Amino acid sequence: MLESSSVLLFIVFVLLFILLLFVVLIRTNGTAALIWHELIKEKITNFIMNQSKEQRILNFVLQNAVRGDPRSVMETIDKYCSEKEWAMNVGDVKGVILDKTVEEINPSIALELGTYCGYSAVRIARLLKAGACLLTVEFNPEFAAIAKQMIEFAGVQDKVKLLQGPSEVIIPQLKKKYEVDTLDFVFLDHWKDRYAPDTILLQECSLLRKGSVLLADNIIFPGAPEFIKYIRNNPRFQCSTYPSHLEYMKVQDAMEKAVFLG
Ligand SMILES: C[S@@+](CC[C@H](N)C(=O)[O-])C[C@H]1O[C@@H](n2cnc3c(N)ncnc32)[C@H](O)[C@@H]1O
Repeated sequence: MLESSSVLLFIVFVLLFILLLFVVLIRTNGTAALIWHELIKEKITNFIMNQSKEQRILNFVLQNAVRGDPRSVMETIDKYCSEKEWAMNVGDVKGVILDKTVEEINPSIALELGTYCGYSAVRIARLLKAGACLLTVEFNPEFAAIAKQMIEFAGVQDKVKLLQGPSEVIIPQLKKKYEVDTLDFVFLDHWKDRYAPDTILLQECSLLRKGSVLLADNIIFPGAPEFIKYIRNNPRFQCSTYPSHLEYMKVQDAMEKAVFLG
């Protein structure tokens, strides 16, 4: 009897230890955290609620943020994603690096690759001067529809043009179809394997001018090694790195700023 209760106690102890290890792992290891949040927790919640995470984020904003107040929209998204469900917005910490870069450049025309729910589009648009414009590119129609509502709710729709489609298709159309001469600022935040080819495409399409600034998110996690190798070894770009951490997590990350020298 004593022996079987000791075995049971041992099993409970081992299970608790495994659970503790799992919790520590998903808080400190980016890959483990993404597997848990994006592949397990999110799919189960979607199934139970019959609704996507992005729709839940939008609903939370519609119910809790102040219409027409971009800061309130950003803070409400940050609250949801830090307390309830992780999501791939640039977030409040790296968002400050983004803000400072936009304020420093004071762009007339900016491009964002990767809109998702519109968090960073709202963040950038609220800082734009009168008459300035942000073009933001998203290829997922569901995310684009959510972002459109988010941008309108934040009241920045006059400064944002949402272009739905893949970056590799949209970039070559920017001059003729969207009347862009050159871009003052580009925020790269789409799939990481597109950072390098799209940077090359921007140059091939003559969309960069001397002084155009690129800011790339997630250069450590998930990482964009091909882009980093390309940009840091290119005499046409002057690079600087801003260490930070992954949105809403204690996982190391950084942003790369690259000034086009012409
Ligand atoms: C990290 S999220 C963007 C987050 C957003 N910038 C923010 O901070 O709120 C990346 C988004 O890029 C989109 N995406 C990925 N590759 C793309 C491509 N080649 N063209 C257009 N959109 C793309 C994905 O669908 C996803 O919504």
